[in-house]
Amino acid sequence: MFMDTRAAFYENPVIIADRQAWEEINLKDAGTIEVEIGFGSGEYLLRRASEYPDRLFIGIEKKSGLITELAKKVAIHNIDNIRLLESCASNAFTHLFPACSLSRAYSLFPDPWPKRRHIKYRLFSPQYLRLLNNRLISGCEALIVTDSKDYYNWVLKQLPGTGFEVENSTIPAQFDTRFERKWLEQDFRTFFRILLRKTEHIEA
Ligand SMILES: C[S@@+](CC[C@H](N)C(=O)[O-])C[C@H]1O[C@@H](n2cnc3c(N)ncnc32)[C@H](O)[C@@H]1O
Repeated sequence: MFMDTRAAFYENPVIIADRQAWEEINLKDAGTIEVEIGFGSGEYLLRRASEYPDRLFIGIEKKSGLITELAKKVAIHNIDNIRLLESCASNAFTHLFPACSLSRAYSLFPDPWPKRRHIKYRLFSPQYLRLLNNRLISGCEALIVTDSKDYYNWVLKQLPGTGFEVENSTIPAQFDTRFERKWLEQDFRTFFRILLRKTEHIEA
């Protein structure tokens, strides 16, 4: 977390560049907080933030170029309820968010890491799911949407013992993100949705 030290990061009020900027957010008084993990070009985050102006939206992305690109769009659209964090999601969840602080989390088309030797890089391992559970408020939801049936089945297998009730289904395109459009261009029409509802609090 707080990986980029360029002045541009520090000068941009949308970007959470350091611990002080993080603390200024004051999560306790921020009301309803939603987090997008790996927002890419940020289309969904921008839409949700416009739709729900009373909520705070925190976007986590590990590529700094995507952070600066989205920060520009946030300024152009004059949106004041988005903050962006350059971080690996598991570091951010471990070190920044307290237990029971988030109302909703989502990850659209997370990297599926299809090769067997890369499975260790997949998000939504049991350890990460337990952490996500811990940071969500009871009864709140996390949404994962993927184009990869293999990844979908893998995530479903990681769920036992993570404190979530699951609703899974296939869905048509509906998020209009860069990766969804990419798959549509390649004639993918069916995507896989996993909706997790926190039913039991897990210590993590
Ligand atoms: C396949 S892209 C999907 C982007 C976007 N959600 C979309 O639908 O177009 C996955 C994104 O997740 C980001 N990402 C991958 N692993 C991450 C992690 N551990 N923490 C934060 N972001 C991550 C990547 O940099 C990339 O932008």
